Amino acid sequence: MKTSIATVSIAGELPEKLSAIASAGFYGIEIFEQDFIAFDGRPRDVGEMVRDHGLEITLFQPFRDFEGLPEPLRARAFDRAERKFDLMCELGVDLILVCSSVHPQAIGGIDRAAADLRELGERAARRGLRIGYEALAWGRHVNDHRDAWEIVRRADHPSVGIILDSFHTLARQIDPDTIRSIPGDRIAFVQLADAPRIEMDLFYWSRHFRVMPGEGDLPVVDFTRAIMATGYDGPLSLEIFNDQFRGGSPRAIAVDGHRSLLYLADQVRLAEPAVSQSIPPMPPRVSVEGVEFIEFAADDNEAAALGRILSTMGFQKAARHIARDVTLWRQGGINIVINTELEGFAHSAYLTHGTSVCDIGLRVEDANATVERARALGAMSFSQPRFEGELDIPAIRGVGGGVMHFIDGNSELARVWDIEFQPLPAGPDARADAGLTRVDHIAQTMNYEEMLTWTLFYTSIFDVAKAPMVDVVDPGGLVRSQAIESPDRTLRLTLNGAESHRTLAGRFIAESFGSSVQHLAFACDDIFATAEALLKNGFEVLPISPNYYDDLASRFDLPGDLLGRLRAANILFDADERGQFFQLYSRTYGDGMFFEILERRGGYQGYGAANAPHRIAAQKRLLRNTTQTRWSQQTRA
Ligand SMILES: O=C(O)c1ccc(O)c(O)c1
Ligand SMILES: [Mg+2]
Repeated sequence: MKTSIATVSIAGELPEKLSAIASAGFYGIEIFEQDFIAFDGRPRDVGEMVRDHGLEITLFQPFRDFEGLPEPLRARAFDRAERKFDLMCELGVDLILVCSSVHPQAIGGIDRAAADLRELGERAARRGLRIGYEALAWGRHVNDHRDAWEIVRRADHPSVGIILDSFHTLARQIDPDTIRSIPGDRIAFVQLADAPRIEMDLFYWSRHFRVMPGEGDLPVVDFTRAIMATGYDGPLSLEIFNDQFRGGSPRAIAVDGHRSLLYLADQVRLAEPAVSQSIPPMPPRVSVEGVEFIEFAADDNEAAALGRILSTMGFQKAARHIARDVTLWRQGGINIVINTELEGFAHSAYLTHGTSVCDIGLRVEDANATVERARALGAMSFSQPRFEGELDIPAIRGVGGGVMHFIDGNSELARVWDIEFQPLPAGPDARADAGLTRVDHIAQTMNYEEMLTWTLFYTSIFDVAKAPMVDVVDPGGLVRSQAIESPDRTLRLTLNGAESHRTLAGRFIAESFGSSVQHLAFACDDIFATAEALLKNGFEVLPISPNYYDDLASRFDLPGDLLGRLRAANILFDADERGQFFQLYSRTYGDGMFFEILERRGGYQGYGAANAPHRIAAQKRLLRNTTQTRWSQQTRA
């Protein structure tokens, strides 16, 4: 499979774009005329520079407003084309994209357009070049690939083919299966882009909001399946006009792009096995069976403070690692690990981010296959030297440079707690279990620009789906929240994208230098019993404003004394047609991390988004007079 990307998709000057594209593993590039013009090198040198990076130039584009013009505009358009042909010969590219005309004087007429393309094809052929014709969704007379194909068919020239671009077809909701009747050898090139479904002018949507396949809402998989069914075996090329990408990190965007193509191809391979021989196989998307552990990096003081907080939540210090300064805290099915080593990954995470989650352990069906799939999709694997008696637990790097480990039941991995840890007797200061049963969700905070990257990371590697994006209003700005869930919801992640440093989330990113897990939510079966146990354990619950409860009474018809019980225990409430939701919070610690305790009743599957502004306001009230960012300064010894 030949992967390609248009230079417009990536930020930077041409050389910077090329090195990002090359190191992400692409086969080739579509060179955008503007990128070439902006670069002060001769065409021959540009061509050489591209090939020195190990890349092919798969396409030169765009050539606009060509077909169906009256004289003398028509003759001038042909002259213009000849000059582009000169340039292409110097660059070393044989295919040019002609996009359907938006010229106000273009006459229309399918045979006129076909005749123009035939003549252009004839001229191109004389120089060993080829023409690809693409219908822009806003083309004046041609804006549908079915019409573009009819023109190419009537042009009837071996050097003239059609270019199919998923955006133009799917944005207009044209059935991609109409592509299946086009002969594969008449498809000159294929461009791929996705987009979020928003009601918008087609032109504006295309120029500013395209995203990588899988990052948006369009059926790009169906489109690509249809392409493969025709027998087309040329490049699959990303053409992504996106304002955010233009200002983003060239390397990160290139890596995302390559990952999106490989993931797309993998989905096509599975859906159309008969026509996908050129697509290399990889292990299937990983089904996640749950969160096995969460590991914090800390120093001794901070670990003691974190331990105190955990014990007020009902966790027991259960075991100590056989060879490392690592302790295991346990409650219900939740394993929290605190790592205070003075060497290794956790220590460097602590030095960089302060007390923070450095590692997430997931239970999966097959840990080795998980890493194999992640690596096939361009994720970095992770390992560090082991002590005698330690297991080799497969791992990769995840969000914010953190680590993800994978545990499965196929090997000794399932017994890691017995093999690597020695149980501890209950200490004199152990507190009562509070009924926490499992990790409900892990909330990762990141810059808004990184949200697509990590959403694609999770959805391509794991069998998880995106929930609709939610806006969370913080008094300091908006935070976007994207939930990612496995089918049975044993894994729920919420990715929170902050745009302003004045939000609690933005402050967390700034203070912790990009650390990622900002909050952990634990589930219980009886929120009122848990709240009582927490109170007895000395847990400092986040106090919620009385106004919240007055508002709640107006929004929900709450039975009996429920409102009073919620108010007394600082429990927030939400409900939908499927069930009810109860949540309480801790205050924030360190750089702004916190804990949530929740109960889901009935089929409620949300996260209490309506409550988030109240929680944030309450946390900010407590923070107002605090500048301390160490956990140990914020908890009573
Ligand atoms: O927005 C445009 O003008 C434009 C140009 C070339 C393309 O291939 C395309 O899809 C859009
Ligand atoms: Mg295009």
